[in-house]
Amino acid sequence: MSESCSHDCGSCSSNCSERQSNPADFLEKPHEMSNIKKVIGVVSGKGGVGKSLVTSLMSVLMNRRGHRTAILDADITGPSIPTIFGLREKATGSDLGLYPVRSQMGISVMSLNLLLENESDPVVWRGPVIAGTVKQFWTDVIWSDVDYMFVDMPPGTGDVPLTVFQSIPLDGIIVVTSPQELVSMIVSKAVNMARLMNVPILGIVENMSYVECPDCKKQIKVFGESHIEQTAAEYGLSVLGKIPMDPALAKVCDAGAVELFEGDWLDSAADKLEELA
Ligand SMILES: Nc1ncnc2c1ncn2[C@@H]1O[C@H](COP(=O)(O)OP(=O)(O)OP(=O)(O)O)[C@@H](O)[C@H]1O
Repeated sequence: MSESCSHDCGSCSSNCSERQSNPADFLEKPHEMSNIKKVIGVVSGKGGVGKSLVTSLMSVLMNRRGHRTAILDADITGPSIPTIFGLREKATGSDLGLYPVRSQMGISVMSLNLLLENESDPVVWRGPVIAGTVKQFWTDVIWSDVDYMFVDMPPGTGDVPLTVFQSIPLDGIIVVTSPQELVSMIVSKAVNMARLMNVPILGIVENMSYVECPDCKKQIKVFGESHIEQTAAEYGLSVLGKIPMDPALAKVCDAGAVELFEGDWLDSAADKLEELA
């Protein structure tokens, strides 16, 4: 046991004798007025590979298929979901709890940026405070009637993602990689973490996979040949989709209009999620 032990194993990654062994011991109950059917975590090995983009595209796709969809933005220090959806109003609350903000299509979103008075204020909080905020997004927000909730996970495998894994009952995770990453290492870390937490990996999405020539439609592999298929096969996982580097995609994200995106890159990922139900 560490000298600075707070006896809160849920916010600590140390593997000491005090640790409770069953991951289910740390699971938090959602708000009593919440009704959430499936919870999908979207993870990446590091920041900037497109985790928030994949979270957003998946929620839009599932919403287009008629499912009630929500996003819990657990990326507390880099909460980009409200910007991608063009959300300007702040979240509100009552004695009962907090209410998510609805996007134009009706996707429910909770993110720290929907609570901060000034979005550009930096979040200079320590790990346990950040992790506590994510827990509150699960326990204190009234998520009424959600078929699929997507959790934009904090990047990496540190204290905060660990707490999220332990406190929110995930039905599966999607791993987002990009071709320039050390894919095999990232995937093996994600696989080990998911196994430790008893959460199935639904598959891998490769972002920024290629650039499509606007004239001849040839796919140009900017970062060289991808090894995603071999890596996925090595771990018995499936590749759920490959997203190109697409200026139109960047444009709709920057304009807060991700709900207007066009592309079928993640259709098989959406099929897989429907199979879960
Ligand atoms: N395939 C793509 N084509 C064009 N732009 C992209 C693509 N993927 C991501 N981007 C852009 O790259 C930026 C980073 O993407 P995103 O916020 O999804 O990454 P992230 O992994 O969630 O990062 P962080 O962990 O730092 O929040 C965004 O501005 C997004 O619009």
